[in-house]
This record gives sequence, structure tokens and C-alpha cells, in this order.
Amino acid sequence: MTTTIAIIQMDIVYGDPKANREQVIPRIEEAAYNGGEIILLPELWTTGYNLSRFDEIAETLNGPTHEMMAELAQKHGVTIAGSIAENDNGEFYNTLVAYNKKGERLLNYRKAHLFRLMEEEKFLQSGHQKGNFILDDSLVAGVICYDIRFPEWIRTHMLNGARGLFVVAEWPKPRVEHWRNLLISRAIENQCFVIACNRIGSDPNNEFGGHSIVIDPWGNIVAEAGDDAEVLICDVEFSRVEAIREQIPIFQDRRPDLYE
Ligand SMILES: O=C(O)CCC(=O)C(=O)O
Repeated sequence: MTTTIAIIQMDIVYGDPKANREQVIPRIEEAAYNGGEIILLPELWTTGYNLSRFDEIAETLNGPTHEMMAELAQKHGVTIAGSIAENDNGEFYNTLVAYNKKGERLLNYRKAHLFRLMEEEKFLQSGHQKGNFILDDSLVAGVICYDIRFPEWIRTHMLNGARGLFVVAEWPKPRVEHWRNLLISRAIENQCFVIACNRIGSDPNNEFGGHSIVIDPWGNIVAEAGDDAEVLICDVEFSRVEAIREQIPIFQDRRPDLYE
């Protein structure tokens, strides 16, 4: 069974959730019209890294962006995921959510590794829970940007048989080769699909690299965007994961007794 992925690679209007919600609607329509079943938006796609204004622009999990994602997911019969600035009683998180075609929230993952180079640790709390969730019949996981530099964190999500890793990011252009190589490595070492959305454009501090990408469990690139705005569409077959894990049974051959 194939699943059609649509990655919305876009610029983000700095600190303006309303403008970002408005610009995303036609892109979600385009993604759904082109058969996208799972639609992925970037990290902090409503606010960008306007962290010092999160007290004004971050939302509770019932906020207008969540309502919009749930409604559009229902309307188009798709799953929509992306990370949003969360305000939980005055504490702020970078939170990846996914809504399914019934408008139900499947995932609520708070970024675990905060990125000091963008001063996240000064403004945000880090999450403490894994990002595993069930997507249709497949166990998958979702993480955020800097999290991919921690192979042990990604492995933790894969030890229970997860077949796919969804990544959302605002990954800067000067390190776009790190982005590509880290994602390819995470796919090969975990024998899973990696489906990763990065933003383009710039904010007052950074230029972002695009190159949203889908990688199969053998490490081959299935689809990759350039550095312009794009809705990147491709098919994945999550069931391919098991054949590769049988061929080279790394999960059976692990030696956790040596790793502590
Ligand atoms: O690790 C990197 O180079 C980029 C990470 C990042 O931009 C982020 O976590 O927001």
C-alpha cells in the first residue's frame, strides 16, 4: 500500500500567525488536490523564530492554528502535521502536532533538544516525551530540527518497530549539507523512511536552506526539493521497511550490553 506524502516547503512571515495561516491554505489545497495524504509543514510555521514575542503569538493546543489544521484535515480527508509555538500557562514549547482526517490530534511532541545557536533555551522549555504515533496502520515518529543530531534519541523512537521518521525544521542554509547527511544517516542506521520538511527564506538572523527530502530505508533519496517554495509530492511504501530489516537485521544484532 502506498502513501502519498506532500511536503510544503515555504517561507514564513516572521511573527505573524494570521498571515502564515492564510498563505498555507492554498498550499494545503494544492497538496490535497495532487493526492497528498500526509501533508507536512515546517517547524514553527506560524511564527518563525520570533521567540521574544512568544508571550503574544504562541497558542494553547486549542488555539486558532490547531482549529484550522483540524478543520482542513477533515475537509480534505488528509493528515496535516507541523510544529507550532505552544503557550502552556506561560511556559513555551516548540510543539509538533499532527491531525488526522477525522480532525483528531495524533501527536503532541515538544522539541526535546533546544538549539542554543538560536537561543531556544532562553525562551523555551524542552519536552520530555517521545514523538511516536500511529499513522494509519504504521507506527512512526515525529521530531524537530536539532533533534536529528542525536542518533540515540532517534534510535529510542525506532526500537519498537517504527517505520517512518517525520522531521520538521528551520535549518539554516550554511549547514544544509549537515541536514542532508544527518537525515540520510538516520534513514540508513534505523532502516526507516525519513520524511523531512525545511523552510526557505530568511528571518532577521538566519537564511534557511530548503532541501526538504524523502529518503527510503536503504538511504536512497526518493524526492528532494531545491531552495525555492514548492509542494514536494511523492509516494512511500512503509511495508518496505520489514524486508530491509530482515535482510540486514540490525535491530536483532544490537549489543545494548556494550553500549552503557
Ligand atoms: O543543528 C543545526 O545545525 C540546526 C538546528 C536548528 O536550526 C534548530 O533546531 O532549529
